[in-house]
Amino acid sequence: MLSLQQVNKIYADGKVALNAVDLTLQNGLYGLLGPNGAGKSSLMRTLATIQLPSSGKVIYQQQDLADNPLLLRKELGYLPQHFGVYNHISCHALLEHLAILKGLENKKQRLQQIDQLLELTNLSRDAKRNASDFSGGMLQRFGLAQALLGQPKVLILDEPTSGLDPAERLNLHQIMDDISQSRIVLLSTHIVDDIEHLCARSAILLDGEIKADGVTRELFEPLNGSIWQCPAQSESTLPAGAKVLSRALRYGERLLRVYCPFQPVTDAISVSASLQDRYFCHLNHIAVGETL
Ligand SMILES: Nc1ncnc2c1ncn2[C@@H]1O[C@H](COP(=O)(O)OP(=O)(O)OP(=O)(O)O)[C@@H](O)[C@H]1O
Repeated sequence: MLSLQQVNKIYADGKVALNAVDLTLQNGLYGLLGPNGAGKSSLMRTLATIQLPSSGKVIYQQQDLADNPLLLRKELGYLPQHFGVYNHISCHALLEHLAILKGLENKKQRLQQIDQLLELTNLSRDAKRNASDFSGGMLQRFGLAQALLGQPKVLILDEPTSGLDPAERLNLHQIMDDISQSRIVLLSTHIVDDIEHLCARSAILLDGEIKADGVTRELFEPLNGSIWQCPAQSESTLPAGAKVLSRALRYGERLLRVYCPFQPVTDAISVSASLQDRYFCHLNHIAVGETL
């Protein structure tokens, strides 16, 4: 079990990036959802012991990592949001170099593990190509492969799907699902779809604070019966109790997604609540269950 307890992170310029964060992670895929600047990378770097919290504790296997960061580091795989690869070195050679840095000393086992990871990430056929020539999707799969060297028990993946096309995103989803069975995997994203596809449990982070945390389905189920789809023209006639969560286009038609405990206008259609609705409630400062 890996947990953050009342963690604050205040940078040297006074920016409060994390505010009294409590979060507990167990085996399986856990999603961390938040907009740009919410504090996702700050939380992940703190969990990965790359930076110290300003106050509060990071606990792994009942031990405070401030006293013993190696306890986690030797069992950790980390995919940072931005990572670079050397020029003029093949994908295979680079993985081997990183494996040696990670302490995989036995050559036979090292090569065996690299072959398995190349297979898992669909990179076997490209192993001899320079990683610096890879497409964005291939680079992210390479990033996953390097994070998995040494068979870590904890994986921290900072926005692994950002910038990927839909096919590559689904490809990566499949791989992340495969690798999450017997380890803790924390995945950060601002893409609600990633969480809905992959994560049985998740948290919403906004302005450095955890706004919601738990079983993903249970985060949005309380909204069922209060989410409506309305034509955009009805916006000016919405009653005071209704709050617009989002304005979107669907096949060229302008639509509103509205939070309201009762039917707000006669042509409003009741729709099933989703994680995105819960996320938008927080972005619009609507307290879930609030009587408007
Ligand atoms: N080293 C730093 N010094 C000062 N401020 C920082 C530093 N790192 C991050 N911040 C600030 O802390 C806040 C949270 O940043 P962070 O990168 O953790 O958010 P994020 O959710 O990962 O954002 P994004 O999705 O855009 O990557 C931002 O306002 C950011 O500008």
